[in-house]
Amino acid sequence: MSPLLDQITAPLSDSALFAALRSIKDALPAWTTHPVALVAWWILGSVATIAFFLYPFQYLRCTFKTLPGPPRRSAFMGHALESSVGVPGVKHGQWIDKYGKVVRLSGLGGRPALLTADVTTIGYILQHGYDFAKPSFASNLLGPLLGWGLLIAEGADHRRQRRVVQPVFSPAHVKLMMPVFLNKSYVLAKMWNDLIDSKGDPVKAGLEATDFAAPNPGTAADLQAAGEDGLKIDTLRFFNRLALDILGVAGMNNDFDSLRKSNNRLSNSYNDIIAAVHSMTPLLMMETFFPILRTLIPTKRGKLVVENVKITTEESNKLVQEKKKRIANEKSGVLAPAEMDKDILSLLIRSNTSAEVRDDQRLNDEEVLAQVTTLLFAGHETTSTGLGFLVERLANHPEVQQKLYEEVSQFPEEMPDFDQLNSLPYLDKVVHEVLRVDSPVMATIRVPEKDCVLPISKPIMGTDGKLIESIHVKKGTSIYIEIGYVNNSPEVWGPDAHEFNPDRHDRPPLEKVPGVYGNLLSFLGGARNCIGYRFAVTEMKAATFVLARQFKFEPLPSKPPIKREWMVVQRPTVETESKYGPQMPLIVRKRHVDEL
Ligand code: HEM
Repeated sequence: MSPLLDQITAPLSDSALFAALRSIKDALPAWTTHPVALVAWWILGSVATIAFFLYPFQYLRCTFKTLPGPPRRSAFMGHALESSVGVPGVKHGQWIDKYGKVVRLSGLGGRPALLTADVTTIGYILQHGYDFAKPSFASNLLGPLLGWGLLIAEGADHRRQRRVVQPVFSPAHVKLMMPVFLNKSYVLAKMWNDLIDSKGDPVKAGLEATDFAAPNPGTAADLQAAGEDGLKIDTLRFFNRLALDILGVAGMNNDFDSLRKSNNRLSNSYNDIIAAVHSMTPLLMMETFFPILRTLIPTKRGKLVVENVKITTEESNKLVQEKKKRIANEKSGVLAPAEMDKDILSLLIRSNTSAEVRDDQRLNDEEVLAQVTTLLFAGHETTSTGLGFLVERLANHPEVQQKLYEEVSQFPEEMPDFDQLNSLPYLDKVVHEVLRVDSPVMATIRVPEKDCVLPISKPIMGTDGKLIESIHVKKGTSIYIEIGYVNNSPEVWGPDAHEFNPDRHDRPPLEKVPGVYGNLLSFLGGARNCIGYRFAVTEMKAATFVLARQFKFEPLPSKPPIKREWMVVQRPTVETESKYGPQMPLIVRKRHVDEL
């Protein structure tokens, strides 16, 4: 026991109550009764008590009490627990089906919250992007890891950063990145070929990184089905590294080569930071609401994150300084235009120093650094998960896979340019359809900066029998935007909206969706849409082009139960193998030349 606790409790030490408390305490880990932890518990307890007593007040101040919504189960947690448990978006979808496109909820401490899949309401929020901020817990979680880059900057700061970063993702610049997307995809294809030839033995396949074999090689039925020219492969593991390597080269002209090697200092640190964001623990959850806990309760995980952030900051800072020197040389004519770097970081520094940007609008070094980490974070897991869902859909829809194979295998070039890649209509429809049905980001949250009135597409019957024509919302109310629900809505895509059918994109949708890409909300819309959406779509198309020409994807006969978990991005895991983290295991089979 801590000496402080001993002194406080000494006078009580004979009582039965104290004996009972002592036995409970002895069963707890030592750190939980450390004086610092006691202070933290006291703060948490006080906050919980205040929130509990404020609950009736919170409810009374709600300006949309008559809006239908599910009954409140917990005074303190509101609907927060129910919302986050289970398959991403399912609970919210059920509530929308039952109560309508805009639903009344309550958040932590009973604070009123809204859930919406109404395209009029969402359109309004996205069009007035700067009147609706991201919730503070998002910046509490991501700020210390990524720096204050585009993903979490707000208001004037965001507008200024966006103005500098936007030109970097123009179609002309994404075109320049095509060779990177294709070359890295060919590296992956070679690895799969070598692994299949060596029956899954990474050493025999000549791979330096040995953690590539699927965590479990598969059942007897899987092995038999794989045969001589196939192998059970956890495709997601490869897509994660593919996306990271692409971002390394396209992002900063730095080849992490994490596909082939496992000892790159910078890529390992980025990976650990990303893993830290994705492995949400109860303490981490509390830290996002009460950042002070990070200092009060030091953890091993926290220490590791601090070390990794130090490494990424140091390494990225070196890169930024090198790039700045090179760009100064370009401007002074020492470097010829052909020698100019075309990676995102160089483009960003050029954009930041261009005469078109006013001095007071330029990003400082810290902000430039924050963009680099932000782009790696925002562009990594999202795209790799999208590719994981894509091969899963191909495996389960052989007719789609065959049609795609016919298109990509008949293309005469191995290295199509940007325009050629975009001229393949079926590839376009497949990628579009995967991003619709399996949107990697299923929902987001916005919080109005001032009281506002939200429009709705049609009046809603209130619980008091009166029609609601619009919704008055107080500053600070959390509004959940249901990206996945809107993407799969029969009102937008017809009665078969939940089915995977690339050909649906031959006909116009029934309703307009306020998204930046393809009548979908997958990349959101408005001032804070996904700045990397062209990059992501082109990368997914390039990887699919390369892989679908050389391999066939098949489901495993053992049918491992794949479930989706929600941690910023929805990620597939095998239910019975959750200890291995996200996976998308499939049989990957080599295509034969005469297969058409
Ligand atoms: C399939 C892949 C991707 C999906 C589904 C996706 C989706 C999204 C979504 C939904 C948002 C809005 C989040 C919010 O405001 O709550 C977003 C923002 C963002 N994305 Fe992506 N993204 C993808 C790939 C990328 C890539 C490849 C990059 C960069 C290389 C990127 C960079 C960003 C950045 C910087 C933001 C913040 C933009 C801002 O607030 O101004 N994303 N993304």
